[in-house]
Amino acid sequence: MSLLNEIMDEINTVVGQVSDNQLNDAEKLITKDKRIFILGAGRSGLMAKGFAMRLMHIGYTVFVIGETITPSIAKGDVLVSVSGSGTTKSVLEPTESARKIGVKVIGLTSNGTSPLAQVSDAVIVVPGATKADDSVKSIQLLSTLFDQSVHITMDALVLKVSRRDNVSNDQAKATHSNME
Ligand SMILES: O=C([C@H](O)CO)[C@H](O)[C@H](O)COP(=O)(O)O
Repeated sequence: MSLLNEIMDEINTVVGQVSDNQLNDAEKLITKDKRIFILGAGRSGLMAKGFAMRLMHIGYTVFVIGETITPSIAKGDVLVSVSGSGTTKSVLEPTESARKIGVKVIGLTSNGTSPLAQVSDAVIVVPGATKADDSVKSIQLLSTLFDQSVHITMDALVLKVSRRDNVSNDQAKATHSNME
């Protein structure tokens, strides 16, 4: 088997274990009357930014935590936190603070019993190998399998939201940056 096929098999196995019910519960929290904030560190943060961009394309008010133009979060907002380990301090601590002030939290993590999973109103478990847990086997480095699988999972989530909201590909295209 080629290396690429081995990687595709790994991704298929992980994404195949993501629960439709968990995706549906997360989808319910993402509505146009809410501001959506996005949080993640390192590569998890990069995957999360891809999700933020697509939410913008389908008409959401979305902010990435850590960007200079991101305002303060408030009660009634939604926070999407992405952490494979579910323990990264720079993700977990702001998520806990946000939850305390009445922000609804969607957590994406590899570990369904992690602190991030426990603090989330809706958790999506994406059980890919991470740097923190070698019980899930992967030929790839560190959290690569989680990163790839969470990217696909968030693409599925945005597709569900766009279908529910009746946003077409052409509408999304019209919102894409015209400054590239
Ligand atoms: O960048 C990362 C590292 O390269 C592991 O693959 C992680 O995404 C970063 O360290 C954040 O970790 P998690 O919060 O556990 O996703």
